[in-house]
Amino acid sequence: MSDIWRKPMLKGTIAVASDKSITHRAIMFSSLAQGQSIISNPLMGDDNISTCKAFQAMGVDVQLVHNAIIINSPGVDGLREAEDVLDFGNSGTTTRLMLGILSGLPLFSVITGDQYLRKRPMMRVIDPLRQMGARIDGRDGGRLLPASVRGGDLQGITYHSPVASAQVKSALVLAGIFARGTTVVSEPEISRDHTERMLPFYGVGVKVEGKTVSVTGGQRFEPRNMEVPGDISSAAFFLVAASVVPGSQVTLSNVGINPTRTGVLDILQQMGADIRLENQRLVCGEPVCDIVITHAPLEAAHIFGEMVPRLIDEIPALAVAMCFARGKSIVKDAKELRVKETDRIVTTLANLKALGVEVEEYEDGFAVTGNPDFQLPSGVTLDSYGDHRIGMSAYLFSLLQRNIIVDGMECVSVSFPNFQKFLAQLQRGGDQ
Ligand SMILES: O=C(O)C1=C[C@@H](OP(=O)(O)O)[C@@H](O)[C@H](O)C1
Ligand SMILES: C=C(OP(=O)(O)O)C(=O)O
Repeated sequence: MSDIWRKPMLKGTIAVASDKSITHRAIMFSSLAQGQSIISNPLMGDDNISTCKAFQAMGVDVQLVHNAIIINSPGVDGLREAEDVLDFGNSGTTTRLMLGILSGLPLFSVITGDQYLRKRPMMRVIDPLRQMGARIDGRDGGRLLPASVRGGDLQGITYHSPVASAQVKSALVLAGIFARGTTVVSEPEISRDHTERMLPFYGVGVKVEGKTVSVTGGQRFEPRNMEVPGDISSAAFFLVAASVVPGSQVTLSNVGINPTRTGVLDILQQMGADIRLENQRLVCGEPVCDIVITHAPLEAAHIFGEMVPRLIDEIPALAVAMCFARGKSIVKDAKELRVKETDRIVTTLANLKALGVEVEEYEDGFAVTGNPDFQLPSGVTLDSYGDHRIGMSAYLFSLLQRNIIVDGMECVSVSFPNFQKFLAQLQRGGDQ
């Protein structure tokens, strides 16, 4: 007998979690400016709290109040050496951007992270920072955390990054603000540009020409009040959920649609998703809108080349959509997935295979053969593998079949503390 059980369609309006990348940068830039800065609607996920704690340890007054972070900083010249090791938890962005900042400050710092972060490659920032004069040491010659930094006395460099990485670009631009001369960073494809957009807002001039960013040393940060939009990376789970659960229509309010981040919208639209952008506006230099998404049949996707950095964190969620799309979807040029919180090629495919989906693994991506009539098996346990984006992606399958359980969902607090609560709310058809 076929299983006709269906969980309820998703209906209603939610404001997804605030943007993690923008919140990190707002905490950092505010802490480097002398005086008071207020960050409204920040993400208070575990990763951002790691960034807050780093500056608290260096003498900045960082207060987390209701839906705001209030920062009173003595400014760059008043920062002091942390008395203990800085623990950046699970956060690659905190680590790489702070490596840039700490390299510029005349302080000694020791940094580490959790079991996942301690496996992630750091040489991509440590090597060019050493070229600028930073004295950085670390496990395995500086390839891995823990690492120590004795900062100050930097010289600007011209550096072409072999990877399209906003974390590499940002680390070097931030170090460049404290260096003599000019620092020029270019990358093979354009990665997210929040650092370049936000620095001028905080009083630091940068020059952007195509894939190259330059900054002149010796500039000062100014305190500012900043409002953080919703995170398109968090919206991605709901875009996919509403597309694949029949009968759904969901509005995601106040989502950031910076063009360096909107690959997920482009690919879903190419797949046939019914997506409408409403009320487009600019908030603190970042484009923002409300997104209305309605269930629609999907076709296979091809993701490769310059598109990849524009949706790198959304690929695990898109892989869920691919399972229900007609035809074979292919992801290429996405080797960076292997060095995230987990190897996201391996962990994404492990969950798909556990459900009986036909997949192929490539060195730099994967293929998924989808089926619009795919009947998920019930009674399957999937795993987050300790990776927030893998956990949230896997959880989407539980919307379509009973008894699909995802182990280790507690890690979603890294980027989306109320993820399951929001999904349950949409299943009840309620607005916030
Ligand atoms: O700069 C940022 O805020 C981020 C950059 C990306 O990493 P890479 O720079 O390693 O591509 C992304 O995956 C991460 O979630 C956040
Ligand atoms: C890769 C991610 O973050 P980070 O690199 O900051 O750990 C992510 O949030 O998907």
